[in-house]
Amino acid sequence: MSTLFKTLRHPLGLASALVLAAILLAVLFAPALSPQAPDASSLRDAFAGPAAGHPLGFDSAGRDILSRLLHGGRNTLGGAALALAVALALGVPAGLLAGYYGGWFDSAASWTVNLIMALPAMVVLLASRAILGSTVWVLMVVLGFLVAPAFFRLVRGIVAGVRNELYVDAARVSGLSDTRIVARHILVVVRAPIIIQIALVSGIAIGLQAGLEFLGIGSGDVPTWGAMLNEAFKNIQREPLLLLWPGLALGLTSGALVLLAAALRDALEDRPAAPVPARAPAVVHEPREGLLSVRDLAVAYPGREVVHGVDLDVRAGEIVGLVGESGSGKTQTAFAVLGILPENGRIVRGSITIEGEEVVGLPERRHRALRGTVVAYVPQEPMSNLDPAFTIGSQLVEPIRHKLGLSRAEARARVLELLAQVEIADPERAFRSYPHEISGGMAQRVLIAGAMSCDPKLLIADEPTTALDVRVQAEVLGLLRRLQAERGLGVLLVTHNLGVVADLCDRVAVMREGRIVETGTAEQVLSAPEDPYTRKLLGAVLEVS
Ligand SMILES: Nc1ncnc2c1ncn2[C@@H]1O[C@H](COP(=O)(O)OP(=O)(O)OP(=O)(O)O)[C@@H](O)[C@H]1O
Repeated sequence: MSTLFKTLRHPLGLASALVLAAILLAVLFAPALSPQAPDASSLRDAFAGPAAGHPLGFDSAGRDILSRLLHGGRNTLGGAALALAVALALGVPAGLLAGYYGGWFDSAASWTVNLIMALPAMVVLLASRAILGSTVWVLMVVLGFLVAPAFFRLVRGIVAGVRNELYVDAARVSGLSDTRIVARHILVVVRAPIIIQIALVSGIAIGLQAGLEFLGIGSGDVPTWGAMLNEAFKNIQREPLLLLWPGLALGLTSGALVLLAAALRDALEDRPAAPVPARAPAVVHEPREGLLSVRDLAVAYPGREVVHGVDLDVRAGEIVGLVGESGSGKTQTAFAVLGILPENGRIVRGSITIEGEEVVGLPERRHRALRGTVVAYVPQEPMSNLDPAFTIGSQLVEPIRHKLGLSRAEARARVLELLAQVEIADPERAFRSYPHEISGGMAQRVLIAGAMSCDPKLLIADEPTTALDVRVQAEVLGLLRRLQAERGLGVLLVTHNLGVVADLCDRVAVMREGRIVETGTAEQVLSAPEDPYTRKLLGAVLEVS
């Protein structure tokens, strides 16, 4: 289903799109719909109420309000569109270049953008009016220049995030030119956020433009909604109703744009996390017991399947190790269960149930509700999963408040309790610390505390100790085992370390090149491996030790 269709299925999306369409049509056909020219005035009619052919009456100069409203809308919306076009033309290409290439252009562009954002917009607009004249269109070009950083920062941030993704590397290695990579792989990622940003920035541009005109900074000779507000405000004592029409037009347009942006965002986020393509055979999977049950799971990236038909089970209260060498598909399997495959990754076959609920094809909103509350995740690199700009406490408090609806004080108490449970010696101090002030081992404990915060039933830990030194590794594994036993958690432990498996796991699944080659109890698999690949893995460990 296209994003547009999904947006229109959303009641707010449909209502806001209809309101915007009606406003746009009205202002487009202003000359045909207006009873008279917007500037035609007759002092005899000043402040006169509605009359035949003039449904909204007349303003202080005897001009027809409906005509001014329609023509004013043309100028207000046209001005906002011009500001938006300038902002897009400057912000998007600069953001793409800075995010993709980095280097000196990124530094220079980011520096310029910071400078623009530091300038007080009103002062710049006043100065440009004095220098360039008061034409509304010139002011809108300047406004576009001032809002361009919003697009630059958005695009640069997203592009910088994906430029080192493996699929971009793969495209580079396969000889695609930069232009083709940007057009094929990068623009797809930034398209949706840009559309949402356009709706939001349009509202802001309309508001700013109306504000300028209201303050009398615009040209004054062109009808706009802001200029109408200004005129109505001067006569507020005599005829307060004059404020109503331009105020309503502005309120409706800005409100509809914000609601449309929200509906668009919902439509884009609500896409099934991993759609099963229409041509995939409709395999009916039996209802299954157990906390996590994966059947015939296949994950693919454009042109390549990386997980081929994985079966996996985790029951409440057991730790299952998913082992295999680097690149064997362990993380992709875990991501598919969590519903967080990267943008291009898709589940192309199979079924995943968590507590009996099928999650393949589940709308993102529903999947998000499961994450944290039913299934939680402990990632590989503790430090890069903590935001350096916030204290540990605030990073743990916010999700708890959001998910459990606790007050700030209750959430704080819960976080301190969790920090104590993950064996952090001084929880108060850790709560106040920033990530750079704590060690890697403590960061991993913090992430485990975060994962435990909403009492999940299934924990997926992806190489939780890889980034830690041996002593801390043992402590963190001990902690995981203790929490698992105390809470009866099911744990899927992704690892390439057979020592960890021997130490911690009840059962183990061995993965190679996207397939499970052997499963069994940890004891069985480690003492009498059946598959040659498992034997080779085990042999390699024994050789090293
Ligand atoms: N974003 C992506 N685009 C395309 N291919 C990807 C992407 N991410 C992973 N892959 C491919 O999927 C395969 C499985 O990767 P995965 O990360 O699951 O391996 P892994 O077993 O977890 O390895 P590691 O232990 O190194 O994390 C790899 O061949 C990898 O190149």
